[in-house]
Amino acid sequence: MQSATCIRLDQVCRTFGSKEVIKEISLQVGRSDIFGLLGPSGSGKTTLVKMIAGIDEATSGDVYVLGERMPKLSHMQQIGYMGQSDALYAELTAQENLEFFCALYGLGGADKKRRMQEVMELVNLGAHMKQQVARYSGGMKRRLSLAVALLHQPPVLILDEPTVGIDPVLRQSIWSELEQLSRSGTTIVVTTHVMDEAERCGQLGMIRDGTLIAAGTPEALKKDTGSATLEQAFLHFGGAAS
Ligand SMILES: Nc1ncnc2c1ncn2[C@@H]1O[C@H](COP(=O)(O)OP(=O)(O)OP(=O)(O)O)[C@@H](O)[C@H]1O
Repeated sequence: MQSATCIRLDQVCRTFGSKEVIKEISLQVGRSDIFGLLGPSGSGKTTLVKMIAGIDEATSGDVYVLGERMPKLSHMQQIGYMGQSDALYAELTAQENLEFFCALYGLGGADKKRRMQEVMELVNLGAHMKQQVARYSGGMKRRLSLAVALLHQPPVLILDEPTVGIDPVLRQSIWSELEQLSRSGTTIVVTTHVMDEAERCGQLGMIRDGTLIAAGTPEALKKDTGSATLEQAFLHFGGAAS
């Protein structure tokens, strides 16, 4: 049985000045799916996920998340977003950053403390709660950003290259957690360049020059093109090496 739709894009276009960056993309993401967006640098992945997260608006076409047309301010509570640049307060400690986002999401009391500890353990930063973020390494900041996105347990998670700068061991444990979240009902959209991460997605959309060149399960995309790897399948559909 096909899962209910969580995210729907109908002929979405985004232009910057005269430059058409997203060209009539239509796609659907089922509830509790992990949907990966795969494409080379500059192909439009970030632009697309920002519109899904409601941070940017389509020039034309429609984006729906859980039945609501985006962007919609009151719907932001439903979405956890982790962008490529870390939206953290460097002068504050990790704990103070998390407390700020808890306040934003209306998390309080015992729940708040437990959840803050949980997400920090998850990204392996449990011992660095009281450290100032300015003293964090790049990879630690990425991990803290991921912790922030997970904090309020949103039904929809949008992650823009969440594992860049994160070591392979932690990358595996983050992916295991994403799979666990998906099993418990969270819908996840994740952008990646990394083929082994793309393999772990339930559904994949391949993007090149702002166009969705193929979509389907990793297995179907390989099978349909007679490819042994997703990289070969991507090239078959007309993608540049990612
Ligand atoms: N605010 C903007 N103004 C003008 N052009 C933009 C803007 N944002 C993105 N672009 C352009 O849109 C295109 C797609 O960019 P985008 O960041 O979405 O690609 P991407 O696939 O996420 O790349 P990467 O994998 O390197 O993050 C690029 O050519 C970029 O220069």
